[in-house]
Amino acid sequence: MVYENPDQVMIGLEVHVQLNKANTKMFCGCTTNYTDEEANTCLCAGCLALPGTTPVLNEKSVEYAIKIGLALNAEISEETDFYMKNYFYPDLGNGYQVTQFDKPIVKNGHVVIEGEDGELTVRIRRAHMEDDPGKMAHFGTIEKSTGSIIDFNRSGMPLVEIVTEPDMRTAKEARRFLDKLRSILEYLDVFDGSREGALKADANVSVYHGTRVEVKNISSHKAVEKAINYEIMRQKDAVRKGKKLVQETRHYDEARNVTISLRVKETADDYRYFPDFDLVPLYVGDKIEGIRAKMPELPDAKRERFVAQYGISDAHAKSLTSEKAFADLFERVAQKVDPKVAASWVADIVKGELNYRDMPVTTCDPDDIICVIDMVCCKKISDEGGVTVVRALLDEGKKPEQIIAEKGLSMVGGDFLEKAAKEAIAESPEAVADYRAGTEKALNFIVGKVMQKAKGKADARQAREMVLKELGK
Ligand SMILES: Nc1ncnc2c1ncn2[C@@H]1O[C@H](COP(=O)(O)OP(=O)(O)OP(=O)(O)O)[C@@H](O)[C@H]1O
Ligand SMILES: [Mg+2]
Ligand SMILES: [Mg+2]
Repeated sequence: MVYENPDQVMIGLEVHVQLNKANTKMFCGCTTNYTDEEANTCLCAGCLALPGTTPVLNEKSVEYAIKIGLALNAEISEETDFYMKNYFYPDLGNGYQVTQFDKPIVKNGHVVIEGEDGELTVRIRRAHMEDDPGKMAHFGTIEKSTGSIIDFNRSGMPLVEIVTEPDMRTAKEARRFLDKLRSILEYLDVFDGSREGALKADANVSVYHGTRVEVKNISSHKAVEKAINYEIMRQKDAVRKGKKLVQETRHYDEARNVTISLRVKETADDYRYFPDFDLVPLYVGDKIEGIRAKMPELPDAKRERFVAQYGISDAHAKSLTSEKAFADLFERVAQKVDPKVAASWVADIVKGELNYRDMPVTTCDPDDIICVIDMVCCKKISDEGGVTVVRALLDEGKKPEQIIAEKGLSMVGGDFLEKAAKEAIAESPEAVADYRAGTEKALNFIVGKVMQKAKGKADARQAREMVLKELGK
C-alpha cells in the first residue's frame, strides 16, 4: 500500500530540546533544576543579561549536542560558532538569543520512523545550540492579556533545536517522529522528558505546495497532532475558498483546538544575525571520536538485539524498547524467567497497567514481576490472578505473597479438584452419557462445572485431566 498524500501535505518540525541533564546553564553556573524552585531564584547577573557579564560556555552542553547529532546519523561540524539573533521580547534579557547560523554543530542526519505506508526516513536538516529565554505568563489568553509576568529561572537553559526537512505527510507521522526522537534523547541521557517544557515543537505545515505556516511552541505530542490536523483542515478550506495563505506564525490554543495568527513571519533578515563577539569560534573536531566511542545502545539497535538474543517477537521488542526504562525492566526479568514469557508480561500487562495509571516504570520492582510470573508458571495462581496481583502491586504497593493471601488468589489443589470432579460427574448424568457415546464436546460441560466450583481458581487443563481420570479414561 502506497500513501498517496492527496492534499500534498508537507510537515517539517523544529524541536527545542532542553539539555536539563547538563546540570548547569549554557553560559553560567546556575542550576538547570529549577522546576520546583520559586520564580526568579535560580539566576545570576548573567541570566538577566546585566551589563558587564560575559558568557562562559558549558562544555557538557556541547558534548550533549554532539551526542544528539551522532544519534541522528548526522555530520558533526568540526568547527562551529555562535550568532546573536536579535529581537525584542520582554523575556529576553539582552535583546538577542545566542544561537547558531550558517555553521550549526549538527547537519544532514536522518531518523527512520513508522510512516503511513511502511518505513519513512525523515531527514534532519540541522541541529544547533541556543539558549532559552525566560518564561512569561499572561493574565488571560495570549491575545487579550491585560498583563504578563516573567520568571527568569529558565533564562540561559541550554537548548538544542533540531530541524527536520518537511518529510512528514500526516499529523500522525509527525507525532511518531516526536515519540521516536524523545525516546532517542532519553536513551542518550541528555534530558529528562518528564519535566515541563523539556521538549517543545514548532510545526510547519503547507498544502498543495503553497506557503508554509508555522505553529509555535506546542507542548505535548498529542497537541502537536491535533494542531497539525487543525492547520491542514484550515489551509485546505482556505484554498478551496480561493483565499490566499500568507507565511505567518500561529499559536495553538489547546483548549479551543484552533490555531490563531500571532504575527506575519519574520525572515532571517529581520533578526539581523551577527557573530556573537563574546564567544570565540568553537573547534570540536578533537571531541567527536571520543564521544562516538561512548555512545549508548539506541532504541533501534536494542530492538534488533532483543529479537536476536531473546527470540521474542518484533512487536514485543518494539514495545519494550520504546522507553529505556521498560527495556531495562524486561532485561532484569528475562534473566530469571523464560524471556518470551517475560516479554509478554512486561510488554502486554505491566506496560498497559502502568500507562493506564500514568505511572512511571520505576514504580515497578523487577523482583515482584519475576515473582508473579514464577507463580503463574508453576500454577500457584492463574493468569487472571497474575494480572490481579500486578494491578494490586501498582495500586496498593504490597508484596505479591501478601496480595495473593489477602485476595485469596491461590489456585485450588489436587484434593479439591478430585472432589469437584466427582461432584460434577454425579451432577451431569446426561453429559456423561453423551461423552461415553462419543460426543467429545460433552466433556467441556463437565469441566466447566469443575471450574465453576473452583471459582476460576483452577487450571483448566488440570481440571480436564482430573475429570478424565474420574471417568476412568
Ligand atoms: N513547504 C513547506 N511545508 C512545510 N514545512 C516546510 C516547508 N518548507 C520548509 N518547511 C519546514 O520549515 C522549517 C524551517 O525551520 P528553520 O528553523 O530552518 O527556519 P525558520 O522557521 O524560518 O526559523 P525560526 O527558527 O526562527 O523559526 C523546517 O522544519 C522545514 O522542514
Ligand atoms: Mg527554527
Ligand atoms: Mg521556525
